[in-house]
Amino acid sequence: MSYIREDLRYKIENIHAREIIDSRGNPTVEVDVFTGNGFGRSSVPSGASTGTNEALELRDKDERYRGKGVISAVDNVNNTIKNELLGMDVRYQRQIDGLLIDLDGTDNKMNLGANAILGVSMAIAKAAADSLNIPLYTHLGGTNSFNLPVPTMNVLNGGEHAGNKLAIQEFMIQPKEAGSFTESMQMGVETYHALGKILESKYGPAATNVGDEGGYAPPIDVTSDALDCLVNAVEEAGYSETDITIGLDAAASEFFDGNSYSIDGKVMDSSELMDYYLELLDTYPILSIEDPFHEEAFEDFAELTREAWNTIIVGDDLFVTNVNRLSRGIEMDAANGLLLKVNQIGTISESFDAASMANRNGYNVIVSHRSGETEDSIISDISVALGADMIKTGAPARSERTSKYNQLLRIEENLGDVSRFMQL
Ligand SMILES: C=C(OP(=O)(O)O)C(=O)O
Ligand SMILES: [Mg+2]
Repeated sequence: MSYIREDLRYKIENIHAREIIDSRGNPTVEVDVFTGNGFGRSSVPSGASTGTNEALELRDKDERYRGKGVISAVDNVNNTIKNELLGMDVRYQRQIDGLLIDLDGTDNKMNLGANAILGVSMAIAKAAADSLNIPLYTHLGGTNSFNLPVPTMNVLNGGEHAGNKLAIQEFMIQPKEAGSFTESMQMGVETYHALGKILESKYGPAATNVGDEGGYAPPIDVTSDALDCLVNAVEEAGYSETDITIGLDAAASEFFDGNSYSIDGKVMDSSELMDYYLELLDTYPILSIEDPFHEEAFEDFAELTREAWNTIIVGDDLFVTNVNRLSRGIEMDAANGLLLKVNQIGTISESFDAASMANRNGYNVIVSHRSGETEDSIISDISVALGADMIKTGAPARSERTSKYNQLLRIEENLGDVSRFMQL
């Protein structure tokens, strides 16, 4: 760092973490970073259908720490991390992230907690952008930050995110044939409202109650009934099957019991489930399927990727935004899409490493929220900085979701003529 003159404007003067609540009413970590010339605040999301191999979210009441005198994620920021980082220059994201990784010293960030580390990593990025007086997406992505991702909007919730019997967790619409992100959002909200009317007329007024990510959570039991409603909603809104495609997140680890999968009232082995997906792909305009098999089923993922060659097969619990798992997947041709969740790995730099590896190997990158969210919209800036193909951040309703979509509307406005809407 010696080749740049020390500059008090970028020096970390203080770091402070506190506990706040997330969209499910659970505690989470918020971090403030103060420099001589700026300020950054960021808060950490939390999953429900979490992958076994994700970095560890340190919880005060975590069984693994009982009796070991472990302090909370908030205390770890306010003591250990703060003491180490005071006086550093916020422009050095990668050096700071490296220091946080070393300070923790474990593969899954269990000492300090990935939630403590990520809160700091994200707040550092925001403090740097503020101190430099440039947009966050420009700070993170430089001259290449001008692509707006296609939104993949979870308009109908099942699995762990809803109280209905649908095994598949997320039914998403992807308004991809739009001239801009703004137009794409309009297509998405029109379809979301049309879907609400269809569900209400078919299943009664309670069918428009919503799940964890703001999508409707109707009392539907069978996948094809949910997909029929989505197809009808796209038509009702005045769009075609190529204008708006469908994305699924099966989150299949959640309906796998170690031997077989339970879906639509049937028990299937992996080859039956494979045939089931191929039939769905024949019948519906599905562009992407995330986590179609359980989180260790690399071989089954690879077979589906071969069979469904024009479908985006996305690894979420499979890859957990971890370059080691992603490189294993790349070697096996296990997928062609990476779901990128910053809190699965715990720092901005490591998330960017996963995105670079995915890009170099022709994978689509889909930046994603978690089912438990805060009002923080950093993933929107990250999606533009990475030139991500899609952003997945729930329904176009409920403020912890719309904060992300609205930030992308602002970014598109800010970029003006040089902005480009991603072509899938
Ligand atoms: C967003 C998701 O859900 P969660 O945050 O519960 O893992 C997902 O599985 O992609
Ligand atoms: Mg998922």
